[in-house]
Amino acid sequence: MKKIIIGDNIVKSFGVDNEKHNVLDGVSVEINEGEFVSVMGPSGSGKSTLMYAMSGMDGIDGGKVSFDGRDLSALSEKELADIRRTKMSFVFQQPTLLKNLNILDNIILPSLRDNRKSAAKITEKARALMKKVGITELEKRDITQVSGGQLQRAGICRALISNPKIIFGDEPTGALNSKSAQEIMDIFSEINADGNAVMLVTHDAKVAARTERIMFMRDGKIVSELKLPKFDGMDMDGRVEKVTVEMRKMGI
Ligand SMILES: Nc1ncnc2c1ncn2[C@@H]1O[C@H](COP(=O)(O)OP(=O)(O)OP(=O)(O)O)[C@@H](O)[C@H]1O
Repeated sequence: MKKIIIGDNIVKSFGVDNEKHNVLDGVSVEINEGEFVSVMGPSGSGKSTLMYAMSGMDGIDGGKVSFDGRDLSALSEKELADIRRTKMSFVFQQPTLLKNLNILDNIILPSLRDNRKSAAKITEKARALMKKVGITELEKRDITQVSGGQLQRAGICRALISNPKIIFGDEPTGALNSKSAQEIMDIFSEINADGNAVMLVTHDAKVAARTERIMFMRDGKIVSELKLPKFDGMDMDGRVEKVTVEMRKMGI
């Protein structure tokens, strides 16, 4: 299976001199193309830091991260920016959309900077994505005139418009009620079924249970891993139970 990301013995520390401590303490992790993974662990265990290290958003202090066969530390800022723009996307707990633009313009804005594509093509793709996630009728709305779940759908459209190989989600359902959260997870499942890898950081067993591999972190290390079959809509309760048992074992 081809790997989209290989993180080898990643070390990341914060602080200065003798106050320094390793937030990532030699983490090795691989993600296959098209895989759907999640990361769980107590607050402060290093989940978000791992995601930012693996995406090259943040530099690392030791080890190596390869993305799509290229060592991220060997790339220039421009090469890194190109990879971030074309091969990976992020979805955050609160989508960072601009207040003075409507939903459609927010979705297409990042791609308009890529002058290899025409504005008409980008708009067409945005409309197809909005249809897919069920927000077609909201394209002219201001971002203050939609619900949190609808806003997150718009954030996902914006993330998908560049057709990335991997989508990183940092608590993408964290601000939503459980019904909206499961609807957003349906969208992530669809994205994954289309062939995109997805890596989510979550505290929610129901979110993690939708993924096929859950990595549990503690004190800057991956201490355990749970594998599940790809989610096919069946046995959600059994999957959540498996995740919950593992969380209990890990003391989460
Ligand atoms: N820029 C930074 N400067 C200093 N310390 C940081 C920085 N970013 C993260 N940390 C520290 O690194 C540790 C891990 O943070 P991280 O955000 O990765 O944890 P997390 O597992 O995602 O937590 P949460 O579940 O609360 O979001 C924490 O102790 C945090 O305070």
